[in-house]
Amino acid sequence: MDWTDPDTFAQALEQAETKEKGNYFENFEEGDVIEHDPGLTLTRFGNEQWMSQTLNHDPAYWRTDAARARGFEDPPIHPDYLTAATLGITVEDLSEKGGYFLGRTDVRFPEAPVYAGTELHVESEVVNRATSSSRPEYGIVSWRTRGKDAETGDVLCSYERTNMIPRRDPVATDGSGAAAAEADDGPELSDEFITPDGGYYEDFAEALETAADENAAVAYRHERGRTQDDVTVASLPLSTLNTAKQHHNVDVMADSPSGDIVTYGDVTRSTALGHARSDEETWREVGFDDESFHTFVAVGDTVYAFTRVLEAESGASSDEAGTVRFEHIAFNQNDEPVYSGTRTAEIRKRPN
Ligand SMILES: CC(C)(COP(=O)(O)OP(=O)(O)OC[C@H]1O[C@@H](n2cnc3c(N)ncnc32)[C@H](O)[C@@H]1OP(=O)(O)O)[C@@H](O)C(=O)NCCC(=O)NCCSC(=O)C[C@H](O)C(=O)O
Repeated sequence: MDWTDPDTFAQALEQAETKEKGNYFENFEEGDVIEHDPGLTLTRFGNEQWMSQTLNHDPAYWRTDAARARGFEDPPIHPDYLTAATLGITVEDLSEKGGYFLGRTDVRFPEAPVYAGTELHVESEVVNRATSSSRPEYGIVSWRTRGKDAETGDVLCSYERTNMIPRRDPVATDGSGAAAAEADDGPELSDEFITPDGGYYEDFAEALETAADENAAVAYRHERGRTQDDVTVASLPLSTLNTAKQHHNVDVMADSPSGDIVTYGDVTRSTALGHARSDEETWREVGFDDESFHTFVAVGDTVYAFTRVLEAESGASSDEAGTVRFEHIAFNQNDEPVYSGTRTAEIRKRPN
């Protein structure tokens, strides 16, 4: 019998069992620790590919003289690429089954830079699992993940991430989650928005002082946008070993709510942060909190960024910088927020 005859093969496909990938909600128990099998050597090529496609052009990550002026030995691995690679490695075990990357918090990096050639090993612990009150076919799982230097065991990047994960057995729901969300209108916007004059620490601190006097907010938008294409949607996540079908399987995604492959959350976020960093003198990334992904970004969508400055404090790990806390909102061509999160970064002080 010719198994490639179309009718025979259609019957064979129907009879065959699929060897499934990924884990359902029911496979996760609080306290489980998962050592992820994939590992990744952080290379200068991988770093530059990520940084160039997301418009992150801080010279210290590209040029040796600029790196040395920042106190690095060589251009280091950028924290965005490190974060994306740490998460990418976990997808096969944690989220390949599908579902939505909802958010992440407590993203932290040590002070010491990470250099090309470092091999990354990643582990995750299940820290929470809950039923979704609005979506019976999903549960909500949070993991604490640590990306480590395979040689020294030093933690290079850690965070807590939350995803919706498909249930093997959907449960009944009362829909109370959706109802609760409607109740909160939140505070009103300030009448006046102030834009910092420049990108140094003092520009942010001065703008905040002016805003406090005038009951205004320090908030502004960035001009650049990045339309999503095959490289950002499919290639970048695959370069971090991210096996989520959302980013590279058009066939499966045609039947999903988005109807198409969607951008990896870390690409959306890094692109918006690239726009924001192009208008500041970044010294060092300290951490990120309260990150949320609000809606899908797909091929053809354009990612823009909006920034609100929340706090400024003159102390930092170097006398040459102060510390600023921002809220960044990525939005699309229809002005819909697609990502938001707070970021703490050291920003260079104005040279005398
Ligand atoms: C995912 C959405 C379709 C949800 O929309 P909607 O139903 O309107 O949202 P709710 O706000 O009601 O949230 C649903 C439930 O999820 C809980 N939730 C939401 N955010 C968080 C959070 N940050 N932490 C914890 N829990 C959260 C709510 O409390 C609700 O719970 P319940 O009421 O009990 O049901 C929509 O938000 C959406 O489309 N978001 C975009 C998702 C996205 O595009 N993510 C990035 C791309 S996918 C990706 O990168 C995958 C990645 O590779 C990976 O593998 O992780």
